[in-house]
Amino acid sequence: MADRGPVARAAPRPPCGPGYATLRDAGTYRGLATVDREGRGLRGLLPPNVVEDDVEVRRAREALGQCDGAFESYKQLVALQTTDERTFYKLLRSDTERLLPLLYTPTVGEACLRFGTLIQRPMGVWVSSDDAGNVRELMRNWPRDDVKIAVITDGERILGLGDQGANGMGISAGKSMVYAACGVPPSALLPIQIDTGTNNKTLLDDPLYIGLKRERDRSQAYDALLDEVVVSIRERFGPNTIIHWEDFAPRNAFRVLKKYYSAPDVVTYNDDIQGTAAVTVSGILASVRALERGGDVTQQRVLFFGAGQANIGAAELFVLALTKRGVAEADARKRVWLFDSKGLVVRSRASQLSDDKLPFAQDAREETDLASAIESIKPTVLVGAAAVPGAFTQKVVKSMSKLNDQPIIFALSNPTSKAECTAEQAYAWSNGRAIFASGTRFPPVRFSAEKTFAPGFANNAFIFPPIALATIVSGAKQVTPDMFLTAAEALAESVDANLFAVGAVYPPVDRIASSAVAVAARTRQDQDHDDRAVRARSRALDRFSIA
Ligand SMILES: O=C([O-])CC(=O)C(=O)O
Ligand SMILES: [Mg+2]
Repeated sequence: MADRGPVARAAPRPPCGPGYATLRDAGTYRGLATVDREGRGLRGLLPPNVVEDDVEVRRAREALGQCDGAFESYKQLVALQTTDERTFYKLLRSDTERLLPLLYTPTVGEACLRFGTLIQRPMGVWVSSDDAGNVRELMRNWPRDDVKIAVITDGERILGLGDQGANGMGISAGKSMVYAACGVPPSALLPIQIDTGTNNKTLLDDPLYIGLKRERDRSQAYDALLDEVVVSIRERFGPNTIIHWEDFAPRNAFRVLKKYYSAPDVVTYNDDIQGTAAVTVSGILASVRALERGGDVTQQRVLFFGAGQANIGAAELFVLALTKRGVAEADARKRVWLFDSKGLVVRSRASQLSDDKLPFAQDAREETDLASAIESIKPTVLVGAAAVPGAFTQKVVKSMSKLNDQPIIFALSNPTSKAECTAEQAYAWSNGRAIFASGTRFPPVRFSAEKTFAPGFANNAFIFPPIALATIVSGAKQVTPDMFLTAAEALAESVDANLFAVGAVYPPVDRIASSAVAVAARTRQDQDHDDRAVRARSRALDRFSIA
């Protein structure tokens, strides 16, 4: 018989080496920056060049540059996050201004709308109604032990886009990325999506929908599931783990916040009620400082268009800001007006008003037209958070401009498609006099040959990261309204004349991380009066510095 040579003789097949699995783990993968390949069984699994981390970041930046449009960029970035976490976060921290709008508002809104075609590797934990009784086990499945912040949504009010069901994971993941951009270690973050169904008919009919195909559970079982989630998080990651509630519908948002805020030792806040409130109040404080003729915070009259969680939170926090400045609470409340879907919130409507609106019901006649309400109230500040695009019409902006040299106008609804007016409209209709900011950033507006505006980013992204840092470092057991007010004041004071000159009342986005650390330091000092405790814990702040 003919000799069949070496191929036939190499009969016993050696087992596969151990290295491959480590390359599939986003937490350990280092791309071409991987060293010690020999010892780890990685030879041949990567191209031969060994490069510095920076080269990997450059490679990722190039790849991003090849994407066509924001949504493609989002997909590319999430793919990077789920394959090579280190490069992803280095890129995010080095290029925050460019990446934030791709990973966060406005693009994250589109991502949530199209999540069915998107989901790749785990971005967090999904807890569905069908998991009731077993949530502890789900938490055990999360691979990291050092979680400090759980970002939880039930997907019922995603930005201004309404019920997105289980697709809301995009927002929990996006908020987590903002924390990480501000220096929180990625392993300290756990995005959670609670899925008790959706009332979004389009999703229910979509064969690619990723969540439970049933109507939202409005029974006690919903509350019980939330309880189980909170208990399981605290058990698995420790009782100080921050519970961050995000994008719940108002019917649950206020209730859930109140319930856990008053539970002993649960460290919790609602970003839409308290974070947006603080960023709004900060914007008002900074705008008053920016007024060319000078201004007094206690003399402002604020009209909130929309009486959902953001504006009610802001109204309450503004009242607190005024009382801190010596105004009696009853007088402070008279300076704050709400306008909801039925018009001005006034006493004659009291029997139909929710508990959250009632304290703001004014002694005035009913009014259903926004421009007419402005004529009668004469506000100095107009804040929109109603997700009614175009609600700030030319007439509205002109009315504000007739009453004020520099009307303060914030269009907070997200994403850009939901803003009450655009930056360009605010400047055009006020003849360049408005102090304007928006929840999703608008690009700079060239108003005239001499004047280009770069309006501010009135987004809670300037608040929740420092609040979390301050809470962790001070070991606070409760995140109080005072902490949010301190954060708002510190943020407002950080805005300087150079920014005012271009119409900005917030720091630029490329300063979001340094701003978070500075605001956290102020908030922490105010919070913790025990010096020894501060010193003992302040070393922990180092852990949150940017790598
Ligand atoms: O996510 C954002 O950009 C701000 C926010 O919380 C919201 O609009 O619900
Ligand atoms: Mg939100």
